Amino acid sequence: MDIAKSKGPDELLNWEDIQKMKLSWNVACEVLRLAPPVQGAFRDVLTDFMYEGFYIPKGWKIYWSTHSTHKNPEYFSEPYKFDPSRFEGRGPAPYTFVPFGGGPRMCPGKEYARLEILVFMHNLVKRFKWEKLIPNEKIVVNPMPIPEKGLPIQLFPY
Ligand code: HEM
Repeated sequence: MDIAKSKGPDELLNWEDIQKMKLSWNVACEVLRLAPPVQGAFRDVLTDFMYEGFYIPKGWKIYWSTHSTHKNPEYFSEPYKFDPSRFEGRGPAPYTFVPFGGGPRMCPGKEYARLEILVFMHNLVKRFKWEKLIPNEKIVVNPMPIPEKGLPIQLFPY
């Protein structure tokens, strides 16, 4: 809200504002942790290797899971609790928070997605209060998690 208050009615966000929106991004990251849009992805195994006592041979197709990594209590205490403060300071250990994947095939749209999410959050919070019309709307995975009825809300302009 500090940034929203510092702006005139039609004044747009600039790059410095976006860099300051750390709390908003921590909130967005916690949402991406709890409900990652991409559930995981496949990889071809290029060389034989051992993992947790299992032999994984070259040529296998394996799947890395965003969802199960994000819910692992070894990396995220009380993994089902919504807690944006997890992302303060140094944040989660490398390769434990992977909504955009990791390594050389990591999502190239990550920074663009961050920009879009923050601009959307800013404009929504600044201009409206809202109420969900279906309080406990079911989430369906198809293949991305989305509210079953499209999240109808009522907007109340300030
Ligand atoms: C919240 C939004 C987004 C999420 C959660 C997301 C997530 C992901 C994930 C998990 C991957 C697979 C990474 C891997 O295999 O290691 C991926 C790949 C990719 N994403 Fe995104 N993405 C998002 C937005 C975008 C946007 C906005 C664009 C383009 C403007 C984009 C373009 C791509 C492309 C081209 C790939 C394939 C990269 C490759 O295989 O080398 N994504 N994304």
